[in-house]
Order: sequence, then structure tokens, then C-alpha cells
Amino acid sequence: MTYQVIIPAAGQGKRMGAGKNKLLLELDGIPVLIHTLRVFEADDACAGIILAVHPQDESEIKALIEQYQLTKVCGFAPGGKERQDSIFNALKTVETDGIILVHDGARPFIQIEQIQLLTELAAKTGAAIIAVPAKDTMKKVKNGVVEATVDRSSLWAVQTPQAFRVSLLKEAYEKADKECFIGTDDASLVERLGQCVAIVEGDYDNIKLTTMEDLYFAEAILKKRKKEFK
Ligand SMILES: Nc1ccn([C@@H]2O[C@H](COP(=O)(O)OP(=O)(O)OP(=O)(O)O)[C@@H](O)[C@H]2O)c(=O)n1
Ligand SMILES: C[C@](O)(CO)[C@H](O)COP(=O)(O)O
Repeated sequence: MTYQVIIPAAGQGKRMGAGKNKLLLELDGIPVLIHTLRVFEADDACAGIILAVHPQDESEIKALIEQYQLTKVCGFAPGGKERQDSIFNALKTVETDGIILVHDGARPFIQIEQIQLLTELAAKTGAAIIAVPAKDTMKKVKNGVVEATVDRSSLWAVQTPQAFRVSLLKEAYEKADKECFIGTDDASLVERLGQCVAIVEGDYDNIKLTTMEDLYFAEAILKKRKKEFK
């Protein structure tokens, strides 16, 4: 099932505290964003990549794409204040229907096998996301005091990619924009349409590089992956 993918790469990395776009930090000598792009570059089903980038990073990112000889980046859109704004800007450039994925540039460890499962499911259901069962107990807290313990058996930690029929995602984004709703993921906008969103169980190593500690986890995941491919 062919698809296009929007990769939001225009964040400020505030929680990482690197003083620069965390996607330009290197893992094993290669920028995080290149690690992420290479996965989609290697997937024959990927028909094109649309990058949402901050204007200040655009020329550096374009130079990296050339340096690493990536050929599937077919469009750029300006980053926005929120992740959702960046993705909306990119979504507006999508002219074909079919399946669109949204994948955080900060998640370099997604694997092609999961992308294929996800796109096939989205083609059937209209919307599908990757998630893993919650491992920690989750509690609702108010003013530093536990209000309630949430039943963990039905909780999943949501990742990306998230896959949708293009027309459905556009309808969801337009409704959210009209109603000034900001969600923390794309599926939450689609859920507001009353649309069912299917789940593909992913891997715990499909982490999002958010805080400095995640870079240590990332180095360990890379080391593990290298051993697997030997
Ligand atoms: N306005 C934004 C915010 C985020 N992102 C992208 O969305 C992904 C997930 O966002 P997050 O991990 O929150 O990145 P940052 O916003 O950079 O992190 P922080 O909240 O710590 O600043 C990242 O690939 C980031 O580059 C984006 O394109 N535009
Ligand atoms: C979309 C996401 O990666 C799903 O877990 C997450 O919500 C992004 O959150 P962020 O704060 O914008 O990184």
C-alpha cells in the first residue's frame, strides 16, 4: 500500500535543552532527522516525504538531504507555533487522496515492517496508529496529591507514525482549526469526528527523543540494532 508521509521537524527542542533543533543532533555521527528519513527512503511503498521545517533550519536540512543522497523528500512546508500547525501547513500541500502518514522526525527507530502493517490497516479502517501497552501505573494528580489511579489495563502509550485517509485527516484538521482545538497527536483530531482509530502494537524502542536521557537510550538502541544486523 503506497503512502505519503509528513514529517514534522520544526520543533525547538526545549525539553532537550540542546540550544538547537534536536533533529540536527547526531546519533553515531548521523543527524537524528537523517536516521528517520532513511527509514522511509528505504521503503518502496513510500511515494514521497513532506517535511515541515523552521525557516532557520531549512538550508541546513536541504544540504543534509543532498549530502546523504535522499531522493524521496518531495516538499517542504513552514513549521508553525505548535506541532499541529506544522503538520497542517504540510497537509495543505497534499493534493492526492490515498493514505497519508504523520511521523515525528524525533522518532528515528521506526521500522518498515510496522509502517507496512499500519498503512494496510489504515487502508481498511481509514485511521490507524502505533502504540504500546502502558508499563507504568498512571495516576491523576491535582495540587501535588493523587486524585485517582487510572486502570492501566486499557491504557496504551501512543507513538507515531499515525496513518489516515487523506480526506479524513484534512476534514479533522479543518474542524480543529475552525474550533481552535489543539491536540497532542493527529488521531485525537480524527477521533473528534467520531471516527474509529485502529491500533497496531508497536515496539518500545520506537522512542521519541524528547529529553537528554533519551539520547542515551538511543545510543543503546542503535548498538542493539547493529548487533542484530551483523
Ligand atoms: N511547532 C512544532 C513542534 C514540534 N514539531 C515536531 O514534532 C515532533 C514531536 O515534537 P516534540 O518532540 O515535542 O519536539 P519539540 O517541540 O521540538 O520539543 P519541545 O516540546 O521540548 O520543544 C518533532 O519531530 C518536532 O520537530 C514541529 O514540527 N513543529
Ligand atoms: C504525537 C506523539 O508523538 C504521540 O505520542 C506525541 O503526542 C507528541 O508530543 P510532543 O510533545 O509534541 O512531542
